[in-house]
Amino acid sequence: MKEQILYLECFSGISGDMSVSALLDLGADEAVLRAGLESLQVDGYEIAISRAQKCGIDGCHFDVKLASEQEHCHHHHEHDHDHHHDHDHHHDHDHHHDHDHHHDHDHHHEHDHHHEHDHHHDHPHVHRNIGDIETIIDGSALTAHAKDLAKKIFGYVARAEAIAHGLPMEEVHFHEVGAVDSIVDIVGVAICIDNLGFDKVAVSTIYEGQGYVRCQHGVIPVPVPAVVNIAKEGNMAMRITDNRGEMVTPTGMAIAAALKTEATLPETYTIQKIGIGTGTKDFKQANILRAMVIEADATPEQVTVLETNIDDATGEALAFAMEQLLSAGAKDVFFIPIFMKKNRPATLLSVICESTAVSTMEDIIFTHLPTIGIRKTTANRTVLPRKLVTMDTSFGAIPCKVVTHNGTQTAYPEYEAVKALCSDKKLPFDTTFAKIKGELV
Ligand SMILES: O=C([S-])c1cc(C(=O)S)c[n+]([C@@H]2O[C@H](COP(=O)(O)O)[C@@H](O)[C@H]2O)c1
Ligand code: NI
Repeated sequence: MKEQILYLECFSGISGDMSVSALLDLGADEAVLRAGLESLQVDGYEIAISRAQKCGIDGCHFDVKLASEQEHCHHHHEHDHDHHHDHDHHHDHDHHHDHDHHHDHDHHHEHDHHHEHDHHHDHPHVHRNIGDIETIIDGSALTAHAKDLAKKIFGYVARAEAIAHGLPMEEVHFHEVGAVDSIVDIVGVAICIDNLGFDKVAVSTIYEGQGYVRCQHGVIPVPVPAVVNIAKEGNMAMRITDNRGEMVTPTGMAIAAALKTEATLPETYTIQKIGIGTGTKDFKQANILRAMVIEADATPEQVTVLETNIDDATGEALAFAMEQLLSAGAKDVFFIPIFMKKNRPATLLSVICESTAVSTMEDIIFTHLPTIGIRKTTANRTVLPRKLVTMDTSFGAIPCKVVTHNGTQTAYPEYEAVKALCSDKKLPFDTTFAKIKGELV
């Protein structure tokens, strides 16, 4: 099977809930998601999975409904102190944890809440640091891959918050990001990604709005500090639009940075599946995250070509050098007879290799041949997707190379397999090769 690449198209930003929604729409197993989340043994929330529309576009919507939001009026505090350190609130509740305390937050970053400066502490709110969160994840029934991924995403958030607030990472006590909805979103993404099983992940340029957003510390610029810190660490391409407000949340940017494995999209690809996750905001563009499963078509890639003209090597030395170059990983090695300066018959040696193999190849050439200089060029090449499969033929099982171009597959028997067959059974090579190839069509 061809490599499955997840492509996250973030043209309306990215957030935690949009990400889970898009992956569910792509076919992630809801039962696996629910079971994985339950195994975290974090309570106080319910999941609602529904369909929603943004600018008329239908998508999945994954929502974490907090019990606290249902039970209490949702006051919003704007703290006038650094509450990473300074928890001088009134505590009129049972502590769940040694640094638990009461207060409530605006987890959903709307800007039209009441802002109160005297703390009412409507409900308990657990402040967790990165260690607490890792303990929760490690104690769950998630697969090792899903656990690692969830911790990787949280790591991005923790480092970004630590830089933003000038604190050591362990001292970052997650408020908004440590709240239950963020744990559910981040772990939810990890479970869905693990469930869908991609080979690679490509992320588009991430579109962001501008202006300001209110968090519990005060009013901060968009992109918010945690978002730009993650974008810097993850080398994420961003583009600022004229939309007012936050299109990219720290959770969303951390998901994109942690998942991304590819710097670029394949130049040409076919789309296997599309998943649309809706956000909760309204911009002039549909507030959706589109996730696609794509397969690469022909892959343009770069190789290095090493060349040298040799007029004083023996045939044996040239042959030996070719063997050494091929066994060290050259993609191809070939000789062209040439006439050099002073009318000397000579040999042009060409070696095609990965850029990472250049010094090994040069070393082989300089060691085994009398040449004193090598030309190097970088060449673009287009390679059709191919895979090696063993196919049943009337001559038995034969390893074959299957190449795809414009959706059409062509199979070629492997030379070494046909050579061994013909030597063993005393068969004519040319007709046997053609017969096997004919059977593969
Ligand atoms: O609470 C804190 S410390 C906080 C810091 C920052 C920084 O960028 S620093 C941003 N925010 C805002 O919180 C909400 C929630 O984000 P999620 O990623 O959890 O969805 C969002 O508006 C952030 O900009 C909070
Ligand atoms: Ni607080």
